[in-house]
Amino acid sequence: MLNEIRRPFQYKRRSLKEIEESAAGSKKRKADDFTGTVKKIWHYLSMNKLKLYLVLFMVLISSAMALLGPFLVGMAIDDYIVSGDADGLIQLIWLLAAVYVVYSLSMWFQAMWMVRIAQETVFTMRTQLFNHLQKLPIPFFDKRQHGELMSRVTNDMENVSSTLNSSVIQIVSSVLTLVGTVGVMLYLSPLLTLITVLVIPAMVLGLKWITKRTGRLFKEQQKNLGELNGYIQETLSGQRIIKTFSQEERVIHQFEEKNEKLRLAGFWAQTFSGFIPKLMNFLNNLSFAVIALVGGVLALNGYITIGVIVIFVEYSRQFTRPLNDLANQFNTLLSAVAGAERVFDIMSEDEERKDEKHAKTLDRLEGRVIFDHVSFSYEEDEVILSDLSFEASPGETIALVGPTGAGKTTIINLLSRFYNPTGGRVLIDGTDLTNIKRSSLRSHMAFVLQDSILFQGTIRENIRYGRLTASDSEVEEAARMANADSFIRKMPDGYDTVLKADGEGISQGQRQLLAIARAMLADPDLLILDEATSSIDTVTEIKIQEALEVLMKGRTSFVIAHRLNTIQNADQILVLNNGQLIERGNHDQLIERNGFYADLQKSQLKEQLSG
Ligand SMILES: Nc1ncnc2c1ncn2[C@@H]1O[C@H](COP(=O)(O)OP(=O)(O)OP(=O)(O)O)[C@@H](O)[C@H]1O
Repeated sequence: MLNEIRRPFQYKRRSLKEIEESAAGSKKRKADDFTGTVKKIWHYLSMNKLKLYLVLFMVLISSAMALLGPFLVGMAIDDYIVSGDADGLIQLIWLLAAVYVVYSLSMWFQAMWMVRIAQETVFTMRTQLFNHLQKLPIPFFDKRQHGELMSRVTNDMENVSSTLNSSVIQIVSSVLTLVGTVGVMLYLSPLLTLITVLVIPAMVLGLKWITKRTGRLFKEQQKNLGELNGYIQETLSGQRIIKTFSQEERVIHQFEEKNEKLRLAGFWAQTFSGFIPKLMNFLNNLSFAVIALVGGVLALNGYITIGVIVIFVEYSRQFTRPLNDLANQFNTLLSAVAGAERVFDIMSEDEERKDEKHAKTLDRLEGRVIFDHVSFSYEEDEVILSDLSFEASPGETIALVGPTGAGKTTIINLLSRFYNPTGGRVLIDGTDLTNIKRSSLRSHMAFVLQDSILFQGTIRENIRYGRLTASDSEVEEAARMANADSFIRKMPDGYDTVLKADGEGISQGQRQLLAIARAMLADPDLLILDEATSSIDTVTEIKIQEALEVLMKGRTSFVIAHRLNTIQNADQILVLNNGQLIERGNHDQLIERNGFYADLQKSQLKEQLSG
């Protein structure tokens, strides 16, 4: 193992072909329903219809002005320069200046308005997406990787935003410029037009050859960049583990491998895409030469004027730009639509089912919990809980014990109605959970979980999360009861100390105490405790135990217990194995029974003694 880790790192040089094949395999997701997604984007865009029409109008003006400029130059040559009409020429130059001023203004306005439309559109979409995420049921989040969801809310959204900012205008203006240019050229000289457009097939073929490669390579580059970023993030947050297991060298080697992949993909992507302007330049010059030659011959024979040749030369330049832009924008557009589709996918997910019509609000809970022949499975073909029945009287402490995967958390998931049982009923105070409003049910519950989640903000705000209307003195009282007051007061700013989102700066035990204070403030009728597994120093552990005892007093409490010495006073201990309730009773009864629980107890004792 160690040898493998220490093995000198060797770059795996990959050929261009390998990169292309790998990229083809990891094809960036194209939108499955392109038109449907575009329609949805349009729905959002059309909230700003008036501004959008204004933008399109400005694009129309700027495209018309771009066509008019060269046309006026041609006219100046034919009508005034050749005939020596200085006054006319000056007038025309003024006109030309006006054309370019209008052109610049319209460009400026369209860009400004479009940015505003794009930002407002994405703002609305982002708001709706976030609001929708808050209404989605827990199973949705359990099934998905959070990083991937994050990427949809941030990256995909950003992609849509930047495409709306630039591509919409570019695509419309490119099409208009193309159509306008060809129209005017045909009007002036069909033959020269034919010669000018001859360059198109060469351009299309050349671009196709290049973009086929660059498209794949850019995807590969993005993929490698994503992997590299993910790896960096992982290694930064896992520094402690890396150092304790002395894995630094292996991490560096793996990084180098990923970095090399990115370098190679980036190198080829940039090299190929660098061909595009060179090809365009070459074809432009070629077309210039052909127009000059054929135009010259036509002019000598009196078919066209010198001005027309100048117009054609200018137009032929204008002509290739929109083609090039269209080719480029099309790719961006495709990936933005695919991104938007991923966003809309989430938006079309069903929200947590609305409460049944007759569901009621409970003012106060007594705390009698009954699991009545409950069965449950997360996926169709597996059984997690089968025919589980038990009853908890008000104020009782129920400990759930069993090996990992036995179904302890699942029972809590059912009790808090994050999931519904597939068979049987869960009753609270005699009412089936499905007949109680979810918000009402959860407002009577508080959780103190293994991994107490802290939010970025002051300690005071974090405790107040339990009851937002609590006053400062109530917050402090709760902290006192939770044995948290003394450590909080020792922090640099006391209750106003700002905590980072990851809880950096306070210990695992202190986090637990804060979570207990939070629950204390919430003053719930039903309490769920998921006991911390990580080792906490003895002093803090005693503090936690004391605080929990105060918290649990008079409330029905469910404790997921990992260390059995903490649940000896529980009123009932439910021993689960493979989703079955195999033993129940209090500690003394179960020890006397000398069954599964007693064995667990013995093995933990042995562990403690040997540890
Ligand atoms: N969201 C889920 N989707 C599918 N299966 C799940 C899900 N959550 C848990 N399971 C499966 O259900 C079974 C019971 O899991 P549960 O989390 O209830 O066990 P547990 O007793 O709480 O275990 P632990 O002590 O490790 O927390 C396990 O086999 C687990 O793999």
